[in-house]
Amino acid sequence: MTRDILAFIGGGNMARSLIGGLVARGRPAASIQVAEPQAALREALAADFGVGVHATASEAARGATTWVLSVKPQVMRTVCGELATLAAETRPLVVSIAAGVTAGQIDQWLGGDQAVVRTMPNTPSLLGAGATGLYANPRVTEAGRELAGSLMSAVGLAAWIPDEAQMDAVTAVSGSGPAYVFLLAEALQAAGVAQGLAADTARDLANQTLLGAARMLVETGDDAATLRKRVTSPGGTTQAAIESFEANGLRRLVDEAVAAAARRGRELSEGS
Ligand SMILES: NC(=O)C1=CN([C@@H]2O[C@H](COP(=O)(O)OP(=O)(O)OC[C@H]3O[C@@H](n4cnc5c(N)ncnc54)[C@H](OP(=O)(O)O)[C@@H]3O)[C@@H](O)[C@H]2O)C=CC1
Ligand SMILES: O=C(O)[C@@H]1CCC=N1
Repeated sequence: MTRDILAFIGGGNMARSLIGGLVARGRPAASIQVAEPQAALREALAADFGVGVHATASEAARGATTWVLSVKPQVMRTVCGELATLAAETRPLVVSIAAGVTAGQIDQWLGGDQAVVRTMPNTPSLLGAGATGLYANPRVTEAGRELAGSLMSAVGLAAWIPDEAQMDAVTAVSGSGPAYVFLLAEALQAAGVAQGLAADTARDLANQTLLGAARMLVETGDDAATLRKRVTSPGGTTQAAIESFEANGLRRLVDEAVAAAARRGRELSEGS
């Protein structure tokens, strides 16, 4: 087995974000192999990042010490079945990024006694601004934890989650979370246009506002409520908007949306 070869099984949206983030931060492209059945996606990964690409999982996994299982939850069982013989022979560190699928299910589908790290990254990993939760099963050694942790911390924040049951909450907050922010961006842009701004002006102002606010959240050390209050002049424009958000149940909407995502994560595990 060649040391330090990383195999991505599935070369879709999330794998692309991780691969792009890793290569941009100095991981040699030659140390990454990807299995992706769609020729167009496969060729784009090779062209954009210089990684090795294969049509089948076993071709990419052969010779790799770490496997990143990055297929949809619904096909994970089949893909693990294809890899079980190789897993028994080579005992790789198995890193799953799938929503809902448990470390125990992956271990079982790969034939048992496998070191499995269940993770939940997000697409800002592409820019080194990802947020990943990680849970390790008892077969993962300290070296395995370090390896998985360093893989994810190379592309952003990595947080170990002690109780696997909390991984559905991680998925619902940070795995899916970028989509909530993009939805807010869409709504803010549309609202700016409705108030008479040109579309590109509304887009630029909304996007830069989200960037600036996000940077304040992580760089000032002040909490979100404090930062919000500093924008909200008594009797001013922000107060009018915040009161409208509160009266229309924004907090309840967010709570229900995150609960729906967590519930879907649990269903994905039960349906596998
Ligand atoms: N997108 C996101 O923001 C995040 C996704 N995830 C998780 O990442 C995983 C992938 O999601 P995402 O990237 O969005 O999905 P995609 O559908 O974009 O990517 C999955 C890819 O795997 C391919 N594939 C299917 N079967 C195999 C196989 N046997 N061997 C190799 N590749 C195969 C699919 O091809 P085909 O389409 O032809 O089936 C597809 O191109 C999911 O489990 C998801 O829960 C986790 C965090 C965030
Ligand atoms: O939507 C999904 O199921 C995946 C998991 C988290 C983000 N995307």
